[in-house]
Amino acid sequence: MSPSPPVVELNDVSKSYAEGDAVREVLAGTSLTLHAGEFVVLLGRSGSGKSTLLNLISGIDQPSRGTVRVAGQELGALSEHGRTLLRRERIGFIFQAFNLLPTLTVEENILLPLELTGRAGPASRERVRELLDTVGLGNRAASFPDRLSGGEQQRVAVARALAHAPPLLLADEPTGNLDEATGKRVLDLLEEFTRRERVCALIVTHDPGMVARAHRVLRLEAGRLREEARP
Ligand SMILES: Nc1ncnc2c1ncn2[C@@H]1O[C@H](COP(=O)(O)OP(=O)(O)OP(=O)(O)O)[C@@H](O)[C@H]1O
Repeated sequence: MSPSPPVVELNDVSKSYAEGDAVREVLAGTSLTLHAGEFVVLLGRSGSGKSTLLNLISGIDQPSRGTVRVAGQELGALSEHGRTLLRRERIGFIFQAFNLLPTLTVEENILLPLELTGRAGPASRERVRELLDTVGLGNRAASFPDRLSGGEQQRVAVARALAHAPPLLLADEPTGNLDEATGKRVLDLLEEFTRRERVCALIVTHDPGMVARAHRVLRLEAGRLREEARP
């Protein structure tokens, strides 16, 4: 059996934006390989290109140069529709602002990625129930998101991001809106899922707890991505 490809491969990726007559290079020749089961933190000042990098990996945005592969698929070789499908099937997202759908119950929110990938059915409902128990919200399946606290909503968002068992999780400041204790609980869950399901997690954060527990710490600075040495 051939080994599975890296979950993410960036090869000499640059990204520039036109700024009037000038061109602003946000990423300059970035290469990166991420593997299954890695818990990776991405640091960088405001405007350093963190969201740009996540958008290139999820295929929402295209590089000016270089190639991006996710689960062995080169994104530039896919149509827009192909990239949308790959995003739906292979990537889970968590945002700072939770982004749950307010008109769906907690259970329906988590079921959504499974429905979108054509996997609704009894096994999916079982998976949703299991996920709800793991995030400690087994008794809130029928609640609407606005009845939950911020921490509870983010736990639902963690379950939703991982419902369809994607190999890659992208998270943008997932604990940014939470107090320290609640943020730690969300971090515990993220870590548990990453380990249990061998998900590769790439997390933009300033949370020192997350940095301390990461397997790898990447920093974006002046268009360059560098890996920080771990103690
Ligand atoms: N669509 C766009 N058109 C022009 N410039 C853009 C576009 N998207 C991002 N930029 C610029 O690229 C740079 C990097 O932005 P990006 O949002 O990736 O930074 P960030 O590190 O995520 O910042 P923050 O932490 O504040 O969210 C910024 O200078 C921004 O103005």
